[in-house]
Amino acid sequence: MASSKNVTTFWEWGRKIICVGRNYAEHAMELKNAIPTEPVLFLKPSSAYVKEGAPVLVPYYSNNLHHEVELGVVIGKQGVSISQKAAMDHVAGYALCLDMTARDIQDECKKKGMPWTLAKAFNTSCPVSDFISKERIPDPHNLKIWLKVNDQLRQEGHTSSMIFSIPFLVSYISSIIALEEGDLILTGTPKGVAAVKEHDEIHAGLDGILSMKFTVQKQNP
Ligand SMILES: CC(=O)CC(=O)C(=O)O
Ligand SMILES: [Mg+2]
Repeated sequence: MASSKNVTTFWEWGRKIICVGRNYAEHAMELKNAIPTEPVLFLKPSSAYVKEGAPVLVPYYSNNLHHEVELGVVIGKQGVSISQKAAMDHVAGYALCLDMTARDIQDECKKKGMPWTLAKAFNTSCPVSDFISKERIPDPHNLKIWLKVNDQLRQEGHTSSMIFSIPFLVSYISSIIALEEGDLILTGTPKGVAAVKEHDEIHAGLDGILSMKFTVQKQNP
C-alpha cells in the first residue's frame, strides 16, 4: 500500500540506517584492514540522525571522534532478496552523510571482539543532508565526495572507487535485512578519515549537488 508519508523527509521516519564498512580499498588500507571480499555491515539507530543547524556531539567516553563522509542511498520501495537488476527501482534518492566514529572505542571493541555500537551508534553519529532525488544523480558511481575541517581538505574521493556497487549492496543487504521505504544505506567512506574536536566546523559536499556544515560540541556526561 502506498505510504502517506513523503520519503524526502526520510530522517523523520525512524527507519533503519544500514552502514557498509571498508568499501573503498584506500580507506581499508589506511586503517590497516584487509580489503573485504564481502560487504562489512553494521547498523545505526534512527536517534543517530542530526540535521544541519544542530551540533555533532563528541560522546563523553571518547577522545578520538573521526569524520567519515559517505554517499547515502535512500530506499523508496520495500523489498527482500532484491535482484541486482531490480535494485535501482528500490532507490528513491540519495543524501550526503557522515558516519561519525569514536575511533578509540572502535579500536578497543575490535581488540575485545565486541560489537561497534558504542563507537558508531551514539546520538548524532549520522549527520545527513537534505534528500536528493534520484533524477538529480543519473550516475551515483560518478560523484566526487569531499570533506573539510575548518576549511582544510581532509577527504576527497570518487564513488567510482567503491568496491561493491550500489545495486550489489541493495541486493546483498536485502537478502539479509528486509529493506523498507525510508531506510538509509551508508555506502562507506573514502580515505582521509581523521579526528575532530570541540568547536571544529565540518563542511562536506557532493560536487555540483550540495554541501552541508556542522559544528562539533562535547557531550556532557
Ligand atoms: C572501519 C570503519 O569504521 C568502516 C567504515 O565505517 C567505513 O566507512 O569504511
Ligand atoms: Mg563508515
